[in-house]
Amino acid sequence: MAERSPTAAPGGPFSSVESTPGSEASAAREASSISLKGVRKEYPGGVVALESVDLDIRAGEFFTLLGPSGCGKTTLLRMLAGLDEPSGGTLAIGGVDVTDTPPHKRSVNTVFQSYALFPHLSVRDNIAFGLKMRGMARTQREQKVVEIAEFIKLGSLVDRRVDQLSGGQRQRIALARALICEPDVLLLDEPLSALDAGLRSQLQVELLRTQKRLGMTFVFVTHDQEEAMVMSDRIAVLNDGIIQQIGTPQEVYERPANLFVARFMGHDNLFPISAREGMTVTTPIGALETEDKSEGSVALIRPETLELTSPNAPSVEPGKQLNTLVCRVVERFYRGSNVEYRLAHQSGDQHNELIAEISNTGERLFRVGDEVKVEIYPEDVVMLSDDEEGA
Ligand SMILES: Nc1ncnc2c1ncn2[C@@H]1O[C@H](COP(=O)(O)OP(=O)(O)OP(=O)(O)O)[C@@H](O)[C@H]1O
Repeated sequence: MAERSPTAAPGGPFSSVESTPGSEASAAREASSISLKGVRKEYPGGVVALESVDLDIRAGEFFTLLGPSGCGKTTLLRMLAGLDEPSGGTLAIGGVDVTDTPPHKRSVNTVFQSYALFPHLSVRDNIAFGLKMRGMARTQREQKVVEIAEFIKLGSLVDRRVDQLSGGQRQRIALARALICEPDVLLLDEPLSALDAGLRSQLQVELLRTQKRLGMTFVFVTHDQEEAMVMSDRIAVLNDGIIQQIGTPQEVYERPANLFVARFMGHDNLFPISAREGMTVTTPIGALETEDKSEGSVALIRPETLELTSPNAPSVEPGKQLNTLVCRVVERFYRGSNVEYRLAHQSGDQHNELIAEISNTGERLFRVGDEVKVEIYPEDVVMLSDDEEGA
């Protein structure tokens, strides 16, 4: 692993001079790929938090571990930090095996949800803490604090006391403190989950911009699928200590690997398939044409792909064979840029619900009680397996 010197001259990644490809900073970042092979964690008492995890995270990637509470996200992060030992398997950073390397010898830093700032120290001293531990001289530490304060736009916050800061400000200080040591890898354990929605989305943007400017590898933990999609280059979805899918946000959302991933990504239009003949599948909302040749026991229809019109309106694409249903609007949720409709569909004595998300183009909205025609393109009927990895 490339240990970067804490006494590096000014002009590092936080100075106002942008690093250029091929520079020392970008070369050092190449040391930040992560590789896990067969990593397993069993806690005393027999709880298996991770089953044989294989994972390759690329240098400079914003990589997110996503999954419900207890799925093993924090355990995985703690093992990358060296705070927990794997019960089996190997872990490499920058191509170097660090399975047995203690935390302080790994070029890794962690930002926790709880900020973990020292209340008795000033903001400046909190930020410079890691540099002091490494023995950097005071004048150099102060120079670094000035650089990072400018980089993360902390302004006058550095002159405050920690107990005078809001939650969002504390989180930015915690980020500054983790970044100042210029680790190859930054681990972030639900760092934004204590913040209110507005501040959270503002810090999401800041965090992402910081990561892209530094080219550092970020491994981010969240249980919020929207946050994962906004932030990540790639996402690993975990359940019960097993990776269910690794992919870009678009892949994981549009082509979930199985029913668990689809539900976790927020999908509701999921219909069991009772029979298939050629490209026609039988579901509780009727026979649907699909263009998906893959095997599957469940049909997924993303809510934004539904086309809604009045029952007598012409097809949205005359000449193309679309799946057509007649439904009734049972609920409407106005969200400004889009509108969500909950639709009831009756087929014999089968009653089903569909959700449609329609972008708000300023046209007349349907009302609760209206009958609507729903058209679905065959390419938007996606086949899913209901088998979970490891189940
Ligand atoms: N020190 C420990 N001893 C025993 N079991 C543990 C320990 N730490 C975690 N576990 C168990 O391991 C599993 C994974 O926990 P982990 O904290 O990694 O999950 P998580 O996905 O980060 O959850 P959350 O989102 O709630 O933080 C859980 O079943 C948990 O109860």
